[in-house]
Amino acid sequence: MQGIWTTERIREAEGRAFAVTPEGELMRRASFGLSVQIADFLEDHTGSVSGRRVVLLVGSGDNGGDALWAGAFLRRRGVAVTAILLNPAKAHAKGLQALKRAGGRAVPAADGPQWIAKADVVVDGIVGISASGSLRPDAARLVELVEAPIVAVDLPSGVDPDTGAVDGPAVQAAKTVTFGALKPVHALAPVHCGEVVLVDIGLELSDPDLRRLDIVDVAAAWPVPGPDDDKYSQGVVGIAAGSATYPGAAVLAAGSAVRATSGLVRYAGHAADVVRGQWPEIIATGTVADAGRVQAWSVGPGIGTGSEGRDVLRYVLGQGVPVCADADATTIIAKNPDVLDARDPDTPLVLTPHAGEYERLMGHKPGPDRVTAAREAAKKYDAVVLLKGHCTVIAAPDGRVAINTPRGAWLATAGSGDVLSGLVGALLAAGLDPWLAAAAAANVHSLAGAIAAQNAPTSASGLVHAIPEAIRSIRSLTS
Ligand SMILES: NC(=O)C1=CN([C@@H]2O[C@H](COP(=O)(O)OP(=O)(O)OC[C@H]3O[C@@H](n4cnc5c(N)ncnc54)[C@H](O)[C@@H]3O)[C@@H](O)[C@H]2O)[C@@H](O)CC1
Ligand SMILES: [K+]
Repeated sequence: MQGIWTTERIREAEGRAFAVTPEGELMRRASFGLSVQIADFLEDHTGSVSGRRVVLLVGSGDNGGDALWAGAFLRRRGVAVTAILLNPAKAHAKGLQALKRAGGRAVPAADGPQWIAKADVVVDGIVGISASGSLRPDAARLVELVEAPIVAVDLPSGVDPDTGAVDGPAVQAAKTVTFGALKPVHALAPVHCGEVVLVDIGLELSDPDLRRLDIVDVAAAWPVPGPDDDKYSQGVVGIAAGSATYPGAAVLAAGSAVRATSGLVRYAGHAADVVRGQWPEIIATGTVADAGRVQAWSVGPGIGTGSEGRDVLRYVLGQGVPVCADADATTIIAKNPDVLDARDPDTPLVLTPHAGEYERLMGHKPGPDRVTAAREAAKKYDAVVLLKGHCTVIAAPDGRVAINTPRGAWLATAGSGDVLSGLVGALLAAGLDPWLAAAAAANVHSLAGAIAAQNAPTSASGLVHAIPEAIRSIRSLTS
């Protein structure tokens, strides 16, 4: 798992590192690594380093200092470097001296446009981890003129470092070079960060605040049958979804569970005939009470929010097995919290709200700080909360948070959530820790979306069919 640390934790670690390293050493490590990455970027995008033109946008703190020092290193490789100083009086003094000594130029913001027009690469050293709010107007005016690709120093300026929120003008980088550790912005604002490269500057950090599953974790977590396994030992998942009028949600959720693992899938609900017709391997019955034993339930898509849906939800919550409650099930919980009385306190629960369902569950919108929002809901409901959005945030009641950074936006299609609920259910039935089950499901879901889409629109059915390919590719990359 990739660890992610809040800016507060980074600052503490930097404080400890400062105390045991010579003055300026951390910035030297950071800016040298940055210069190497900028040179690589120039090479990749223009075919050369020497003779290229780099423009630095320099703010008033150490982020600008990193950019200035990196400019000095790039001068040694024959790059023409011009620093545009947004606040000349506050520019990092030693960095500025170093750049000038190395033959670089520094100009005020008013002279910026002509240099920006000639740049091969623009480096964003406007603001780093001390950022608050979006770009100030003077910086925003210059950034708007940039047509060359941007390499961001530490993070794209204008994006909130701890929440990834953007509420005004912000830098859209092609590459972000960060130092010491990943910060939340790198997982939560992937579109603004572009490619993220981490330069080691020797920070020592303990338990991360957030995590991002990488494919090694997903491959290790995904259930693989052994020689002694049979269809029961790999987990039996029950799907309670769909209705006679809307059987689609049932077909998608149940089909997704079929494709996710080689355990058994039971279906209970009014779409039994349609589900059986689409997936002959599923044992389908009309009611949850007739479904037989399962090791986990996935409940909700298309069950409606009326009394019948409530009864179904109450029944599955009372079975003493893990439950993934999605779609209509979250709305039922929001409107009738007493259904949760049926749940034994030890029964793991996964809730999968989108922003609207979150608002129903919590009485307020998730807001820009989606990590805190998911954590609060996880605490309130003593459940794993998978908050859907461009980046999916998965919070456990014990405080663990995983971020799933998407692979494109094709997943935003009708029925996509039904597929996710089937995946979560199958993994719960296989015995995975509910937080890991939800995070691994989100990961494979987004990969299946990318595979199904291949840069063109896909459908939820396409997603279901791409699940084995997604699992195969994850396993093949790690075995
Ligand atoms: N502290 C360290 O040990 C290291 C810090 N490094 C660099 O230092 C950066 C942090 O530097 P600083 O703490 O000096 O602060 P920043 O450079 O992040 O910000 C400087 C100042 O900009 C102002 N500001 C805040 N939001 C703004 C906005 N939206 N638009 C314009 N100005 C805004 C604030 O007054 C802030 O203090 C890191 O991001 C990293 O790039 C690296 O050199 C590695 C070592
Ligand atoms: K920056």
